[in-house]
Amino acid sequence: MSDPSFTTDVPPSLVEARDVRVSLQGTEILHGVSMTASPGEVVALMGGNGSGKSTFVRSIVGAVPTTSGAIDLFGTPASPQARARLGYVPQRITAAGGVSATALEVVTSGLLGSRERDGRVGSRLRGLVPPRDAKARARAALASMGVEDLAKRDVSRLSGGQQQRVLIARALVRKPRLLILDEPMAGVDLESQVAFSHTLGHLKEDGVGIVVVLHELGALGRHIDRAVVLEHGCVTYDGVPPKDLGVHALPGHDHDHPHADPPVRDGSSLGLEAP
Ligand SMILES: Nc1ncnc2c1ncn2[C@@H]1O[C@H](COP(=O)(O)OP(=O)(O)OP(=O)(O)O)[C@@H](O)[C@H]1O
Repeated sequence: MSDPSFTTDVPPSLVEARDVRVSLQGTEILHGVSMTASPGEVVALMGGNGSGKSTFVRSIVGAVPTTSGAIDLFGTPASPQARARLGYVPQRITAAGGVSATALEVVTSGLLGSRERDGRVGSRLRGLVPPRDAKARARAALASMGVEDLAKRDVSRLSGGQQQRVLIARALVRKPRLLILDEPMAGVDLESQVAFSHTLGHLKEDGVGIVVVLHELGALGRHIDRAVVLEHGCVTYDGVPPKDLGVHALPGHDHDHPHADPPVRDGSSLGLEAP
């Protein structure tokens, strides 16, 4: 990677969440969630519908406030500046936000410095000046997702899966050291999943830390180093991805039988070592 900040001064964890609690509209959704991701590590965040995965990643990126606990990014307490340095692809986002924009413009907007929190990017395009090599970098990011040929297409007219690939390219264009993806494979065909799996492998080699919300390991499975399973806002598993993780991730699974690895409730007890 060409960004010098990418390879120097690497902290032990790119993200470390400790005992994070989040309440929404008076209801506690996360009841003390801990998790870490280190450089070059891919952590799958799994669990049934409504278990709190999106809320947790939204707390990391600052889209929802925490009521207690701590989140460190790049070795320091999370701040808007630190959050601006991570790549984030939210779940079910609108690529164009109702404004006409080409895929190339959407990806280029990822270089503009400001970060939106809800994924609507079109309104942020006007009046901001991207770096001189922005187009080349945006094209390279589109190519890494296998959608360079969509560069001049209006994103609002692309399919859901194509929009998703454009938005992942947008998160990649800044070469973030930490990438957070909320169900990036939803609505993406198998060919594109395989293409993204290759990209993920390269990012790993480059030392990028990746937190990815997934319902199934699927095409990304071979790159997943660790799985963190949430149930009802609590971590019920944090360890190597067991083969039968799909069962463990089901809502209502009672965990009365032995796991492939003992479940832990505190990521700090995993013995994950800083590289
Ligand atoms: N803005 C909100 N206000 C109130 N409750 C919310 C809000 N957003 C989410 N919730 C609730 O928080 C819980 C966790 O939701 P979340 O979207 O984090 O789950 P998830 O694990 O990502 O689910 P899925 O797999 O379906 O995407 C759910 O019960 C949901 O109804």
